[in-house]
This record gives sequence, C-alpha cells and structure tokens, in this order.
Amino acid sequence: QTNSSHLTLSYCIDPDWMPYEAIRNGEHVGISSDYISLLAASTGYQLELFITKSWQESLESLARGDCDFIAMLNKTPARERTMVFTDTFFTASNVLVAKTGTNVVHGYDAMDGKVLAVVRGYRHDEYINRYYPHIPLVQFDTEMAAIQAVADGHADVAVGSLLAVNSLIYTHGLNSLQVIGLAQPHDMLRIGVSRRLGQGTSTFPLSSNELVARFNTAIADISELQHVQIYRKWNNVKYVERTNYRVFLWPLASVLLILFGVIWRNRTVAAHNLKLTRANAELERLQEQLVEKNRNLEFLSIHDPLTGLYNRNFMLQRAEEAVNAFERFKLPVSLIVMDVDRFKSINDKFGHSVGDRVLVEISKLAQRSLREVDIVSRWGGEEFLVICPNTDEKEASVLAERIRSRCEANTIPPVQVPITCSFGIAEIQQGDDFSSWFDNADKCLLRAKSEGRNRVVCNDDIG
Ligand SMILES: Nc1nc2c(ncn2[C@@H]2O[C@H](COP(=O)(O)OP(=O)(O)OP(=O)(O)O)[C@@H](O)[C@H]2O)c(=O)[nH]1
Repeated sequence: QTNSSHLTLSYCIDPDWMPYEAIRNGEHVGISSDYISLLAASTGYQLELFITKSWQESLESLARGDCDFIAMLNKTPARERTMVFTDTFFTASNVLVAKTGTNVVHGYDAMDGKVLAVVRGYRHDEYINRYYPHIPLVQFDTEMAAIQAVADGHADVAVGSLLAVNSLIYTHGLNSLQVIGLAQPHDMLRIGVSRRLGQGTSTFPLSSNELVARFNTAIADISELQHVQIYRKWNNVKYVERTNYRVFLWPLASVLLILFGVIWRNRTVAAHNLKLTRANAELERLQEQLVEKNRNLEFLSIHDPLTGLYNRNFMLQRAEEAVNAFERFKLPVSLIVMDVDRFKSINDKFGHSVGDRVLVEISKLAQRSLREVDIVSRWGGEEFLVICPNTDEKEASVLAERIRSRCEANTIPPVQVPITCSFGIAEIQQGDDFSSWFDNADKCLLRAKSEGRNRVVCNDDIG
C-alpha cells in the first residue's frame, strides 16, 4: 500500500527553452511548470526539479537515474529506448527561420543545399539525420545559439518551435530574421518516464508503465480551459509588447511629422513676416522721403531758395488775384517795390557770398517789419515786391518807411556802413491791370533812385 503524498519523483527539463520551459533563479518556469503543478495536484506526488545546465545534461541525468522523468519532450525512436512516453499534452508547430528576404521554404525537401542550424540532442537533430541525411547540419547547444548563427551568417536556416523562435527573435531584437516556413514534424510534447523506474535501485513503488498510466489519467483530466489558460499565460509577453510599439510607431511618426511641419511652417511664416516687416519699413521710409521731397519741391516751386521769401511766380498769381478782388470789392490795395541801393558795389567789394548774406538779412528785416496780411516776395536780383491788401498808398508808405528806417539803422558785417533801400509805392487805380499797376510803382522807385536813394516815393508824389 502506498501513501502517494509521500512519494517523491524528480524530473529534468530543458533549462533554456522559453516559453516551453526554463530554469530561472533555480526555479522551473514556463508552460511545462504549470503542467507539472497540475499533475502534482492530480497525482498527489511530490514532483521535484533536478537542476541541470543544458538539455544534453538533462538527457544524461535521466539516463544515469538522477531524474525519473523528463517534463516535456517529443517522442522519438531513440528516446524510446530509455523512456516510456505519456500521451501528448501540448502540441506546437515548428518553423524554419532565415534572413529577411529569403524565399519561403515548404519543408525540408526545398532546402536546396542550405545549411541548417539545429540544437544538439533535439528531436530535429535526430529527425533530419534519419530522414534527410543530405541536408548539411550545424549543431548548437541552445535554440538561441542556432538562431543567432543564422543572424550572423554562419548558417542559412534554423529550425525551432514556433513559440520559442518568436520569443527569441523579439526578445533579442533579431529584426534581420523572419519565419520562412513550417517544419515537420510538429511538436507533440509529452512526459518521458525513465525505463529505470521501478527497477534495480529505484525505490519508487510503480513501474515506468504504471506511472505513465497514472500520468495519462491526470493528463486526460486537464480541461480545455486549463490548456488555453496555460498557453495564453506563456505565449509570449514580449511579442505583445513589441506589437504595441509598432502600433504606436506610425501615429508617433505622423505626430512628429505634423509637429515638424508646423514648426517648419511657423519658421517660414515668421521669416516671411520678418521680410515683409522689413520691406514695409523700407517702403515707409521711402514714402516719407518722397513726401519730404514733394514738400521741398512744393516749397521750392513757390519760394525763392536764397531768401525763403515767395518767388516771382507765386507773386504774379497773388497780384492777379489782388487785381480781381479790387475789381469786385473796390477795397484799396497797394504795391511796394523795394530795391537795395548800390548793391553792385557790395558784391564788387565784398564778394558775391557777402552780397547773398545781405539779401537774406534784408529779407528777414522786411518780413519782420510787415503785417501778417502783407505778402512779400523776391521779385528778382536785389529787388523785392510787397502786396499790401486793404491798404491805401499813404498806409503803404508808412510800412515802407518803417523798413527803410530799419535798414538805415542796421549794419550787416563785414559791410561797415548801413545798407539802404529805395521804395516805389502805387495804390491800384480803377482800370489797372497788374502790368500798369506795377509800372506805376516802378516809376516811383526810379524817382526814389534818381532823387538820391534811401527814400520812399508814392504815386501821388509824382502826380
Ligand atoms: N550777391 C548777389 N548779387 C545779385 C543777386 N542778384 C543780382 N545781383 C547783383 O545785384 C547787382 C545790381 O546792380 P544794379 O542793378 O547795377 O544796381 P545797384 O548796384 O543796386 O544800384 P542801384 O540800384 O542803382 O542803387 C548786380 O551786380 C547783380 O549781379 C544775387 O542773388 N546775389
């Protein structure tokens, strides 16, 4: 009679075959670890992991009797010599892996001289040697080493179980590799119980066949839901993570692209705006220059550039207006013609620029001496003309006298002596046009000159 709760069995696994099984920090992890837990619970046996460093070592440990069974492996004719196998409790596809861009290969018949990487002691090693002896094989200790050999160009194709291959490709970032086809046969994973069990030195009360029968009962009890849960638990977190990265990659790239687009556009617009602002500022400056020039032109068109007084053209227009206004309103208006005395001698003696300065000073003096309403202009050379609106001859002669006396009292350096002026005045008469009106004033000026200069002569004085 056996008390199953005290019965202990040790088992070996492949220490590096995720997600099927592996030893991590001395613990059994992976798909087979969950099945072992279910079987332990179902049988009541204590199932203990015997730690090994490689798959080869696990097979050897079983052969030596260090472990009683192997947790998960395929049945092969060679293995059947040392093990009795349970029913299959997990199936998985095998795949061929090669560099991205390699043609798809359907099975080993299409290998076409390619060098195939396999794991030493795995079923494929035995299977290909038996059925496809012409395929050149290179053997590696782990699936990772076999796949890495393809990535590094030491082999053309590697064969491995789908889940493990996926896991390795994605956890190790071997982006240059891809699955190029399915490889027969599929994995039909079972427990392999050592034929030594129940024989020789074995203290276990059941024979290997009896234990297999016991395990088969437990395997049959595993529900489909439990199978699915185990599969989903271990099939393969990394793969999902990586898929997520890809899901985010395009949106992220699009967002970055749009962001760069917006930044680039803003920079372009800003640069364009800066150009526009500068162009506008330049335009404004030119416009101001133009306005200023127009203002100068306008000024020059009606002013004398030397003295700043109105010029002859402007004065002619104002004089015509004065004649017209007189014809309509009969209000008195007088004309004063003023001429600098002996100006030629000033030019001759002191030079033309001193002569210019004298003209400027006398202009200012005349302007200061007249009323707001009077219009004073430089008529030509050293001759000035003043229109005095609402002014009769007598009143105009008072104005002229004021200018005359101020000139006389004034000296303009370097001319030592006072510079005097002579004046002719005529009030407009009925029937006068500008020409006759001016002639009258000019005659008076000639009289003033001939009578000794520095004096004011009115039309009335001539009679
Ligand atoms: N410096 C200067 N001289 C001028 C200007 N316009 C005319 N003149 C000179 O003024 C002088 C006028 O001389 P005249 O017409 O002989 O008369 P005046 O010397 O003033 O003698 P009276 O009029 O008879 O008193 C001439 O020599 C002209 O060359 C000017 O804008 N600047």
